[in-house]
Amino acid sequence: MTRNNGINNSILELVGETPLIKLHKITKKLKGSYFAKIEAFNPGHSAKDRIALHIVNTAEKKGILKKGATIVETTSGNTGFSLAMISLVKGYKCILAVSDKSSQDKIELLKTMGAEVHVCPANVPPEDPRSYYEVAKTIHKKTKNSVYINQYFNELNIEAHYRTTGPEIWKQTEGKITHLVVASGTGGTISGTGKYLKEQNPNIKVLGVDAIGSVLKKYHETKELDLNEVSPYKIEGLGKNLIPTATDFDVIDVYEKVSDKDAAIQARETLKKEGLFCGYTTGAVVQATKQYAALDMFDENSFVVLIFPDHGSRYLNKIYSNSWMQEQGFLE
Ligand SMILES: Cc1ncc(COP(=O)(O)O)c(C=O)c1O
Repeated sequence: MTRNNGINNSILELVGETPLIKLHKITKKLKGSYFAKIEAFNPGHSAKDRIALHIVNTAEKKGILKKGATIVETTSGNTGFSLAMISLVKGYKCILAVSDKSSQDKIELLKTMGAEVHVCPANVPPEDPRSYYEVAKTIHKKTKNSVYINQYFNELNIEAHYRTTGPEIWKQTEGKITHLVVASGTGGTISGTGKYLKEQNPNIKVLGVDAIGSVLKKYHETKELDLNEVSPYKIEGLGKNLIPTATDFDVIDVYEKVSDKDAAIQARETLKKEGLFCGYTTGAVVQATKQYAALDMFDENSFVVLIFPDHGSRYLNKIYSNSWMQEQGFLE
């Protein structure tokens, strides 16, 4: 999408074309240069605008989404916000199955955006009828004229980033990028962006970020789903307890896992040191970058792009609340 500096026809024309900003203080001690792709500049304040718009537009083109239709999705919040926004503009009904790990602010926000929200337990297996996957499937089956976005298993999720985020970064860095660091949830961002960039220059390293308590890193290394890896964690939108087909593991060179505490502290540090007010997974990406640097992944010539997935306003009662941080034992 090319940004129009004159009059835009709707807010949806402002999806994508997010800025790349040089990091100074937070990465000062690391070898190389570091740049953040700020996805909070999307109108829905996260990278999920890109996939939501691409999937809805494609469904319209294919004639699957008809007038008065209902959009159904499972979401940790951000995709829900994007879909709710798009539904308001385009006149669809939006029903969302949300994990109870999502912050109360996010849930209230979705309701304010006109969505019908079903809150489901996070710590049950995906095949459990109470899981948000199963709840969404059931709603889709029961609702006539409905479309299930299915971001974890929809190849259009990868395609959206392949067509937008990847080319944007290539252009913004004038092809100088050597490493890409990306949080992996559905895997759409890392797979689509990484695939595009590696097609331009196969030497670019795609570095994944996973959560302690998620199965992705182990699966990438062994090609086996090890449920012993699964444990509860706080970071929303990072890692998984299943293997999403929206992740192309071949594009990813390596994963690092980060802890809830380190990610929370780094998000707060990124705000303090760079003035960038971003979400919990941004802290995870910064923390993972530091872990990769400690593993000697970078040198003086490294040109590292970090994707910062969403805005900090959604985490005021979590990582940006001193009392929440204290309750978690994250503040010394
Ligand atoms: C805040 C946040 N960060 C990162 C991600 C991961 O992006 P992806 O699903 O493209 O892997 C998500 C996805 O749910 C998210 O909501």
